[in-house]
Amino acid sequence: MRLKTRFIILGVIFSVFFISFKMIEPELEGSRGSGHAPVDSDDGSQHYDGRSKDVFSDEKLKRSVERYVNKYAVDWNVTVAGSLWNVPVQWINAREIHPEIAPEIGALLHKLSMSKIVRAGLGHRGTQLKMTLILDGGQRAVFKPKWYQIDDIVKGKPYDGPDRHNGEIVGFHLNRILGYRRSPLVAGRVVDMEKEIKPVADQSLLDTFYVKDGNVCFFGKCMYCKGPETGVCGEGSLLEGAIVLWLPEKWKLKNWRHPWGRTYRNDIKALGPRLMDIVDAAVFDYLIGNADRHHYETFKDQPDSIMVMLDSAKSFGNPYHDEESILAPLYQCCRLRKSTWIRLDQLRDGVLSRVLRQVLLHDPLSPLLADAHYEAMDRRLKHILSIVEECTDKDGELHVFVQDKYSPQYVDELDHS
Ligand SMILES: Nc1ncnc2c1ncn2[C@@H]1O[C@H](COP(=O)(O)OP(=O)(O)OP(=O)(O)O)[C@@H](O)[C@H]1O
Ligand SMILES: [Mn+2]
Repeated sequence: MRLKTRFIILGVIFSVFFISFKMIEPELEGSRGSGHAPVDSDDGSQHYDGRSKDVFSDEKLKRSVERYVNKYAVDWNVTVAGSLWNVPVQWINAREIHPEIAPEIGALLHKLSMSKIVRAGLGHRGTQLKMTLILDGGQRAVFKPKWYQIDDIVKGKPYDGPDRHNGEIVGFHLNRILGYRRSPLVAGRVVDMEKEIKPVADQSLLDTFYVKDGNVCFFGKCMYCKGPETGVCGEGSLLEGAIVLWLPEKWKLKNWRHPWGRTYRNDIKALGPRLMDIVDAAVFDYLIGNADRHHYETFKDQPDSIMVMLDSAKSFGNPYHDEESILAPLYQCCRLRKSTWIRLDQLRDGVLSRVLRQVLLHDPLSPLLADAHYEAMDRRLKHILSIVEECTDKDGELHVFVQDKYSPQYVDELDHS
């Protein structure tokens, strides 16, 4: 009898093991099989497990890059009917300078880079050498000349050295990609100083032209413009630079001298959108390495005006230095527009550099940035995200993310995830 009991117990134990094994077997197979097969989840995205992590990130990266490039790469060869120079006048409002996407952006960039120059004069205000150009049809523009090669490294303080013309161009496109639309249109352009400038130059500008080592040079008039020792030279007669569309004349600017920190920190409501605009700008400036926003401008008599993001030229000086102080408005306030956060989050893990590379390909002066600068931007973005995450850990998402009526509107669902 005792032997029989033992057999029964052994049988029960065996059955329990056998049944259990049968129950988990399909699951083991399932997980083995899903190693390469995507599984659709609720949100429509596909997930891959453990081993195939690379497949997951590659696919996701590719899709994000494609979506952004499709949206923000401009077609420089599009033909648009009507008078193009009038278009930006129709576009502008207190909260944006141009729309998110429009065929006229490509057409206008093309026109900026090609239009006949009918008059050239000294630069308007500021410390940096530039020219004021009037283009065929009466459109005003600013020309900021090239001083550096794209892989030159500017040592010293982040605002040292003359302008980086490429920074002005990249800044315009990055501003769009971040969803801000707060910078005037900028294109790269090569000007022939003998043929395009001298014949139409004001005498005051003409007086500052000289020749050095067989190259045509000028020193203009500005705070740091002293004479030939501070001039800029072309290669022969050809000078590259950034050409910036002048804002519509009716939209006057108001200059603010006080830094944000001392004046505005404790009074968010009374300021309307200003504080969040300043945080947006800090994010933008940190990415491009622009530590030179010592003053800023808004539209005069527009209470809800954007902070106009003019002058991104003191950027991309040193790709191996990340200037933490630029981010002070972000890490001291721990507040950021939700819309900006969503953008930044979608551009993480290398999406930003890949999108920018492709968007910038269309510019006549491409390539506009050395590889180290693209790497710097991805690294800086990661740092921004980590600061925001520290903030949400500390204060909670409800406090950190701001959804105000001044946040930009988008034409598609790219930003509603
Ligand atoms: N595209 C534009 N449309 C309208 N106004 C402009 C434009 N670009 C520049 N300005 C005006 O000219 C001023 C000087 O321009 P900018 O800041 O580019 O020059 P800068 O020499 O780099 O000046 P700073 O040394 O102060 O940085 C601006 O503050 C603005 O008032
Ligand atoms: Mn400047």
